[in-house]
Parts: sequence; structure tokens; C-alpha cells
Amino acid sequence: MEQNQLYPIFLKLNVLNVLIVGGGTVGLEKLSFLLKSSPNATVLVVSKDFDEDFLRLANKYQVSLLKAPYNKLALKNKQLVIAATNNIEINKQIYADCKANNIIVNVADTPSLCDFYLGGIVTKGNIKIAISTNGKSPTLAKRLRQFLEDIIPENINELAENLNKFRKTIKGNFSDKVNQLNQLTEKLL
Ligand SMILES: C[C@@]1(CC(=O)O)C2=NC(=C\c3[nH]c(c(CCC(=O)O)c3CC(=O)O)Cc3[nH]c(c(CC(=O)O)c3CCC(=O)O)/C=C3\N/C(=C\2)[C@@H](CCC(=O)O)[C@]3(C)CC(=O)O)/[C@H]1CCC(=O)O
Ligand SMILES: NC(=O)c1ccc[n+]([C@@H]2O[C@H](COP(=O)([O-])OP(=O)(O)OC[C@H]3O[C@@H](n4cnc5c(N)ncnc54)[C@H](O)[C@@H]3O)[C@@H](O)[C@H]2O)c1
Repeated sequence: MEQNQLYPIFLKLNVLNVLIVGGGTVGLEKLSFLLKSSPNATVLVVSKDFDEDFLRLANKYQVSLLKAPYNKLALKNKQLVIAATNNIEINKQIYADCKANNIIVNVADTPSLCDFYLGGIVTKGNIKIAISTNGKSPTLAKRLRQFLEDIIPENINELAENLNKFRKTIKGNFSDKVNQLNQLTEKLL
């Protein structure tokens, strides 16, 4: 069976600088999923034009907008870039510029020009689950996200908070702590 070899990580987008190029339909989809998970993300969007829905969303968050054609100067101080223009040549240029500057880049909906994929994301308080189908079916990623949102109880966050409190009270060396936490949570499965 083919295995998904992608490595998921959980990024602090408030301490990283994100650039999105393209303020149209696909740019809006990517920005809205990004902000849904990380409302405190620092994002710059460069686009020749912005759709109205795009402006409405961006104005509610820490999103800076630059109405201009893409220029590689926009890559300055960026760690993560999403290209979402409707011009494949520009998207390829952004990809090449990012590669030349060691910046990780996602050309939206173009797996061959992605260092990383965006995932389906389930959030319940402190708990977050990221889903990837290895690019095989974004629709399945969406359905799995909806399914998990439905079946994971809202109070999973209380459990995490209580375990965090307990974790702070237990004494002893590292392996004693690990044993106590493992015993307490054994029945959860
Ligand atoms: C998860 C999610 C996150 C997000 O975007 O934030 C996401 N796509 C979502 C939805 C979605 N995207 C598309 C449809 C229409 C149905 C369809 O085409 O299948 C739907 C469904 C819908 O909207 O209902 C179009 C599409 N997407 C890609 C291609 C190109 C290709 O596959 O070759 C095409 C065809 C374009 C064309 O036709 O030209 C590629 C990618 N899309 C990914 C992520 C990455 C793989 C993730 C994984 O490993 O599964 C990857 C590889 C790269 C990337 O963009 O990061 C988000 C669901 C969020 C949610 O609801 O929770
Ligand atoms: N819309 C969809 O559902 C969909 C689905 C699959 C694939 N795609 C593909 O994804 C791409 C983007 O589609 P879209 O619907 O978001 O297009 P769109 O026209 O809604 O948005 C494109 C945005 O890119 C900006 N742009 C264009 N050239 C630019 C440049 N040189 N510098 C900066 N900004 C620039 C435009 O101003 C616009 O805001 C297209 O290639 C499209 O074929 C779209």
C-alpha cells in the first residue's frame, strides 16, 4: 500500500511571516482556512486586484494588503509563501524565487510546485488534528474533517486542561511522571 510520507508540523504563524500572492477565489480559500486555524497569523497579501470578499475577510485580521503585481522584493523576511494567482508563469516564478531564497512555498492546487500541502484541520479548543490524503483527494480531506468535527466531543478540551493541571502536580522523576500519566489515561482508549 502506498504510504503518505509527508511530515505534519504545527506552525506558530504569529511569529512567522506569511506571504500570499493573489487575492481572488483560490487566494481567499487559502487565506480563510489559514485564519480559521491561526487568527493571529501575520500575513501580507500582494495582488493586482482584490475580490470584495477577500477584502472583507482581510480587514478583520492582521492582514496587510499591497495592490501591486508580484515582485520578488515581497519575499523579504518571509518564511512561508502561498502562490494563488491565475497566471501559471507568475506562480512558477514565485516558486523559483522561493527556492532560490530557501523559503517554503505552496503553489495552490499545484502539487508539483508545493514544498508543503495545506491540510484539512479539526480544532476543539487546545486539540487540533490535521488531515492529509497525500494530495490524492482534497474532497476526502474535507469530508474527513467534517466527520471528525462531528464525532470528537466538545469536552475533549476539558480533558486536556485537567490533564495539564494534574501533570503540574505530580512529583518524582521523569519516568515516575510518565508512569502516572499513562496509568491515569489507560482507560481512555
Ligand atoms: C484540505 C484543503 C486545505 C486547503 O486548501 O486549505 C486542500 N484542498 C481543499 C479543498 C479542495 N481543493 C480542491 C477541491 C475541488 C475538488 C477536487 O478537485 O478534488 C476541494 C474540495 C472543495 O472545495 O470542496 C481543488 C484542488 N486542490 C488541489 C488540486 C490539484 C490536484 O489535486 O492536482 C485541485 C484541483 C484543481 C483543478 O481542478 O485544477 C490540491 C491540493 N489541495 C490541498 C488541500 C492539498 C492536498 C491536501 C491533501 O493532502 O489531501 C493540495 C495538494 C495542495 C494545496 O493546495 O495545498 C481543502 C479542504 C479544506 C476543508 O474543507 O477542510
Ligand atoms: N477558482 C477555482 O475554483 C479554481 C479551481 C481549480 C483551479 N483553479 C486555478 O487556480 C488559479 C487561481 O484561480 P482563481 O479562481 O483564484 O483566480 P482569480 O481570477 O479569482 O484570482 C487570481 C488573482 O491573482 C491576481 N493576480 C494575477 N496576476 C498577478 C500578478 N502578476 N501579481 C499579483 N497578483 C496577480 C489577480 O489580481 C487575482 O486577484 C487559476 O490558475 C485557476 O485556473 C481555480
